[in-house]
Amino acid sequence: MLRIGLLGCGNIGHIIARHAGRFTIVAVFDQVPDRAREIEAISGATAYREFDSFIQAGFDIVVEAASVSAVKRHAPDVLAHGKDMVIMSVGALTDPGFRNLIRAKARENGRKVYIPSGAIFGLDNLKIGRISTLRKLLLRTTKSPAALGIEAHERRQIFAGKANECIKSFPKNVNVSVAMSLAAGMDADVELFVDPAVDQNVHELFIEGDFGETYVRVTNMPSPDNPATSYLAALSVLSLLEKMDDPIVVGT
Ligand SMILES: NC(=O)C1=CN([C@@H]2O[C@H](COP(=O)(O)OP(=O)(O)OC[C@H]3O[C@@H](n4cnc5c(N)ncnc54)[C@H](O)[C@@H]3O)[C@@H](O)[C@H]2O)C=CC1
Ligand SMILES: O=C([O-])CC(=O)C(=O)O
Repeated sequence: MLRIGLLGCGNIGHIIARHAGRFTIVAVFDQVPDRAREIEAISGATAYREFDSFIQAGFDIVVEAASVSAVKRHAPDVLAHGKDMVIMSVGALTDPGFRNLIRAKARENGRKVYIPSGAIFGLDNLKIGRISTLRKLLLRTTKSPAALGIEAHERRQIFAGKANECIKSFPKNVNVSVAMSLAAGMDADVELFVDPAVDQNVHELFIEGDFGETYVRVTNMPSPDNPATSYLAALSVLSLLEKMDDPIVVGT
């Protein structure tokens, strides 16, 4: 059975812990020790107060559900300790220098870094962008004021530009745009809207290229404990963990 170390014990961490059974959570770490202890109580994992002790525990893969800064700080060490890694805070990988470091560390240690589809559909075939021309790659995201942590009395656009810029201002809200960019091999355009009339997280993907064109609209239920994070994002980690044990791989 797959043995997991959980880095980040907030909303997604708790959902993962509630689904343990097909995998085992061996160790947990959070910068807020009480959160790690909550998951220790649910799952029987050991909660560590220091990252350096956590990373030495006996598990195969770190599941990161913490923050962009946590990935920047800890991902190289995770790989150097011979563990695979699932990264939810994909925004950390916008910097090509850091991305190359992670790729080199993973190769050096024979490890893999997995980026789940997260809160969107359609990431699988977006990878054709690396072998065939895409002329349009746009994410239009609409979230509530609570999800974005800003006040708004009417719908308004709060960002228009490239994914690698947007993630700097909204590191908890547009990791999906960076996942799209990494899949397609080109920086996605992002339009971000705040709308007091919505209480769901809406992601619309507009893609055009030599293959033809597509439009995907995902109307996401927010997670119970964090309105910025769609429930689908947590489900997508669970499905990734599940398929790791299956020799038949579905989807590109
Ligand atoms: N790729 C995707 O599609 C999506 C990615 N996300 C990202 O996933 C991550 C987790 O999401 P949630 O569980 O909803 O967030 P959350 O805020 O509920 O939980 C994050 C937990 O990580 C801990 N943490 C943060 N930085 C840390 C550090 N440096 N070291 C140790 N612990 C640290 C926090 O104390 C907190 O307990 C966030 O970065 C979020 O933006 C969320 C939704 C979709
Ligand atoms: O969960 C979502 O809707 C998307 C999200 O927060 C992110 O990509 O960072």
